[in-house]
Amino acid sequence: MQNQSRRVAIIGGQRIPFVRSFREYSRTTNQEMLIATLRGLVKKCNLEGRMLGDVSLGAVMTSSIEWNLAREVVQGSGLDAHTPAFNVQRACGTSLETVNLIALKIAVGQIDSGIAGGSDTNSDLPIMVQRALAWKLIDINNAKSFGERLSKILRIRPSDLKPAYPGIVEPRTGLSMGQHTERMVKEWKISRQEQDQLAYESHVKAARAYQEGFYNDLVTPFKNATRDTIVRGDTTLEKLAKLKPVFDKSEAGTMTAGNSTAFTDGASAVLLGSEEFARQNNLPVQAYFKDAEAAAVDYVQGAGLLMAPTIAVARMLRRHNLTLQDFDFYEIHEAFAGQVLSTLKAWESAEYCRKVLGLEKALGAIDRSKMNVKGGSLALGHPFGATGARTVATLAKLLHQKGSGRGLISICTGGGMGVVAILER
Ligand SMILES: CC(=O)SCCNC(=O)CCNC(=O)[C@H](O)C(C)(C)COP(=O)(O)OP(=O)(O)OC[C@H]1O[C@@H](n2cnc3c(N)ncnc32)[C@H](O)[C@@H]1OP(=O)(O)O
Repeated sequence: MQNQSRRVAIIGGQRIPFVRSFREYSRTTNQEMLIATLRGLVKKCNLEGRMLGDVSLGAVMTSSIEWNLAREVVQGSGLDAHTPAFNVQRACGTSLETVNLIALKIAVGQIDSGIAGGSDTNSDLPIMVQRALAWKLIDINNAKSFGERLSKILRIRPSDLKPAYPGIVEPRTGLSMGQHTERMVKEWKISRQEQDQLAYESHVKAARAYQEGFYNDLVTPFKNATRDTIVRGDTTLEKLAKLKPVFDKSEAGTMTAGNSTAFTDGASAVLLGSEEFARQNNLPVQAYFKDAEAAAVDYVQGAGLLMAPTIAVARMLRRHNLTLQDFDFYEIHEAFAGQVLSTLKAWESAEYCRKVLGLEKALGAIDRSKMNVKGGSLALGHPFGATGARTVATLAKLLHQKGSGRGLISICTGGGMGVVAILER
């Protein structure tokens, strides 16, 4: 951030276990998951009854019934009820954007402290009625007589009763995120083996992180969910190789349930503050928020749907005069193994960097041993609105453990956007 008046401290994160959809949290709402998460964070940081400057939360698949989600969550969180809150939605970049907004408010001195976070549940989708039925119901309600009402009721057709709910499909192309990514992996010539290898490594790293105790600090208020359930310590490349392609079912298809994220339910949040706030409250600073950037691609005209982080990262590096190699950690959201690999290949391509990013040469390769070192979304799961805060919390913890350094976060989103950020210590 340029002209930043003060540094923004990341004090710590909290999340509930991320679980496969339609299982442990199948009767749990976004609001309940977020309340549980914030309660955990509030307790961990001794903030019970305290008023914070602001709270920003969001979910992608949220119901209009939860129109004031963030404020409702704050009221159930144990914070002072005078703490304000607001909702944000930027698809899978939602909670990285909430972190950005809270950080900006702290940086310019509007607030001293705040919580950012998000959640999502595919088990509790906002199921609505078809528009046609909604309009007929309004007409019935406005009918002036019993006869008129009856005639309007009789206009309801069985097809009107089909439920309507959001899907993982881009409305402007009619293709799912997976189908779009199949196009990207074909364009970038990413093999099935490369994708399975990346997925395998994500599970191995996450399982190792569990053994090391890195994820021992999850808050587990729901008795039936005590740990992340998607990570598989027993995955092998042979098992992954046997899975059938799901988005392009022909022989050319390379994307499977093993190298794509599973539908996931979960929530996460991060506490941010000025250095003064951290000091006054005896809260150790894990890392500092340096900057964030968002970009978008015109996927309707043929750009790769999930390639926008390549643009956002290039802009942010230029602003700070950094190279892609100037990082100790890379937290790259693994929506699909093929999308991560397409992004890495694009940064390595002189032609792409010249034509799309306007650079003289390629950004180059990253040291893959520094990428998603505690596992990524393929192994940990991807509750859309929660992934950003999970990556911020993970990276802040890694920088804290290391004692110094810099980390890059890169998240691709539906609608062809990318949200990225730099943390440092
Ligand atoms: C910006 C963004 O983030 S975009 C991303 C947004 N998210 C998405 O688009 C979600 C993408 N994911 C999906 O659509 C679905 O999860 C799918 C289609 C990939 C898979 O769905 P399902 O077939 O229901 O997956 P399911 O979990 O049942 O797995 C299928 C099989 O693969 C197996 N499998 C999955 N992962 C692994 C693994 N790592 N190792 C071994 N086996 C595995 C399962 O055990 C299961 O086997 P079984 O049928 O013998 O029980």
